[in-house]
Amino acid sequence: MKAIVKPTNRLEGTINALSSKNYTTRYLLIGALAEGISTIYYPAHSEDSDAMRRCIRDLGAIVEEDDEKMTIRGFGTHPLPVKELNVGNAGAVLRFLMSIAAFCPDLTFINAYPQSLGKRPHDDLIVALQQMGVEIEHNQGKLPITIRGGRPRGGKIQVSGNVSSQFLSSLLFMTPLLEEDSEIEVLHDLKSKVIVGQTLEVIEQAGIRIEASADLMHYKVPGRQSYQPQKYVVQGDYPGSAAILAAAAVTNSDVTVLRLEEKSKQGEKAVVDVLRAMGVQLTHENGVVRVQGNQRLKAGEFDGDHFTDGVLAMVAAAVFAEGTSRYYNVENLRYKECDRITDFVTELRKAGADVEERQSEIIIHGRPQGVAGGVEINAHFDHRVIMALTIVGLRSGQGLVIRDAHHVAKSYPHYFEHLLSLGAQIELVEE
Ligand SMILES: O=C(O)C1=C[C@@H](OP(=O)(O)O)[C@@H](O)[C@H](O)C1
Ligand SMILES: C=C(OP(=O)(O)O)C(=O)O
Repeated sequence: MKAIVKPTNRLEGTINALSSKNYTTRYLLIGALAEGISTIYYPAHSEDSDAMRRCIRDLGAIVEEDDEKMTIRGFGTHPLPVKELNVGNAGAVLRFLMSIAAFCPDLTFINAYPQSLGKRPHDDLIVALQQMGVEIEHNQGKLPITIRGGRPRGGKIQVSGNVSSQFLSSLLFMTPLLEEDSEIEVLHDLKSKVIVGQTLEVIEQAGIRIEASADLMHYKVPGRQSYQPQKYVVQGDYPGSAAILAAAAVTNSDVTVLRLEEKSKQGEKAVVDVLRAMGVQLTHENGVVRVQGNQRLKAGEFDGDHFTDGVLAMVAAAVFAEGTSRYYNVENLRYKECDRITDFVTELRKAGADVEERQSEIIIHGRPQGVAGGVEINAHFDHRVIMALTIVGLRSGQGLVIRDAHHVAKSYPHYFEHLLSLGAQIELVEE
């Protein structure tokens, strides 16, 4: 599908935030790891959350659903000895399940997206699992990956946090189930640290005890624990909503997004403060964000690691700000669905933006007068690139054509529908 995004002066209306992808994948996983029936209210429906649902079903969980909820009868520490799993293009699903695969005799994660997930590195988790006695065959740290587990050992485990927090989260989900107690030490830096808070939150909701150091670099994990089946309610998704809020910020608008809890542990809730710092008129009360955009934005400098999945949407807004903006500490954007620095900057430049890249930074010289547009954009298989370039297209002279825009469904299948309901001029054409 291609999205033809046309210049749009005004956005107006109210939408319900989509349900959080990251909470949904976590609740599905811990539901599968519990013996008994867990219930998840308002789960996300996206390619990534569907991938987790499909994989836990393949591994033996019984999942039923209606309009409002899913119930899961888990398999505990006894997944079926399946031979193959397809995680689609979902990094978190792959990484979380690589540790669970250590309970299976011989499981291969296939390479279904060679041009996206197939290029992403998983070495740090592979090395950690090998320390636990798990045998792993891999393609230089990339898919396909075969895990020959059986009885993984706890004890002292070291994992690098330099590339992704998902490796640590994966070990935190799995180690409480081991016979031995474990001590996990994070080596180097821990990127996307805030998201580890979501992992610890859901693990605790399922009755598991983990002692974490204040800096989240050391963990004591007692073994022989079991996940309790529980009822979970999925909150609204800040990373996806960040794109709607940014679209409202670059247009003349009066847009309200519901279901965005102020007390959420999602790091991307920081986008509300980023937009405020950029001079956008907005309020955030009782789970409701209201943006009244007037197209005027100020540049700013932000540590993007605190809101990793919201950075691209904020950069898109900064394209129209007065002055030069800088997003720093974002090197790990290079290891996502595409290289979210080089590939993203390339597409922004095509659209007419004045942007520069550094190894771990994106620098934006704002153009309050708008950008030219009138070109075709390559989505690079990346939902967040698609969302961000759509925002830019709304304030371009001649619009933008975004190829392969269906990949938006990785996290936010209703993105275009939501923007259309707010009055965005977008045409969706099957290719
Ligand atoms: O734990 C998670 O669910 C996620 C962690 C983050 O990845 P990194 O830790 O690789 O930055 C984030 O970008 C991703 O969308 C989801
Ligand atoms: C990077 C993302 O997801 P994942 O790492 O799970 O593929 C994302 O949702 O932006």
